[in-house]
Amino acid sequence: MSLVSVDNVSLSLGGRQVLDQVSLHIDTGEIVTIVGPNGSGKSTLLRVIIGALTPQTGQVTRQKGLKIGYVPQKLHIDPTLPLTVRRFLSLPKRVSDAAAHAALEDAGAGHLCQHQMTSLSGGQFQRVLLARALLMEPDLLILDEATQGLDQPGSADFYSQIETLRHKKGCAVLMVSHELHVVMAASDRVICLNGHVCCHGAPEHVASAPEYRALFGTGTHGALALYRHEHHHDHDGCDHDHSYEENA
Ligand SMILES: Nc1ncnc2c1ncn2[C@@H]1O[C@H](COP(=O)(O)OP(=O)(O)OP(=O)(O)O)[C@@H](O)[C@H]1O
Repeated sequence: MSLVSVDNVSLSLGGRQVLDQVSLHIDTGEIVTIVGPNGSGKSTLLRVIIGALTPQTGQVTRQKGLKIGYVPQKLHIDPTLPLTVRRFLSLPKRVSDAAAHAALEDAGAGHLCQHQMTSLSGGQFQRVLLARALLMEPDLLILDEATQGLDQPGSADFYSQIETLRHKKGCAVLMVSHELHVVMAASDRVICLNGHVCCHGAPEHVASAPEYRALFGTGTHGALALYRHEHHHDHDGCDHDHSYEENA
């Protein structure tokens, strides 16, 4: 059974249909990425999956007892409020020092424990949000454009931490991102959303699908191909199809 199944979900907000007959599933341990243009319903779909929004038709089935860790796009913290990372991790529910340290270590932020939240860089802040999500010991980690505002090396580092975590914890990951070439290369499956699911499948399949190219052009496809090409040389014996790279 899947961790989460979304079946024929439709939802209108403010009189506008945002999700149209969307179906998807997320299985144990896989990384699934949702891509799509601005306003295509990606955040709304995540909010339906975590149960913050109820669809008008269709249904969402979560595995019994499923624990979800959610990393939001951003979180506003009052800049005048003195708040250390350690205290932030105990809001709203107190956690032990051992749990807080372990979560920070797993998020690559072990050294930040006594820092002020307001003094963190964008990348450090997102790692602390990731640590907070890990405190849930999630079966499914959901990230909504978690690297917005980070530079490219910062985002690549963040997603490589996510891949490491997926292996260490065995949790599934569902994420939304605009950094198509970085996240797609790290994903097992990609879902291209534009209100409805335009196309889905393995990253290279989606990158060369006409529906995806109509939305994003071929630039990101080229970047993905480049990444895959480098990836191939780093891992001899990998036998994925390179035919699409000829045209990239
Ligand atoms: N509470 C709301 N009331 C009315 N319309 C809303 C509401 N929330 C979202 N929308 C609209 O639904 C559409 C989809 O929004 P959503 O945030 O899900 O898109 P997105 O794909 O995540 O976009 P982005 O890439 O810009 O973050 C947008 O047109 C948005 O204006």
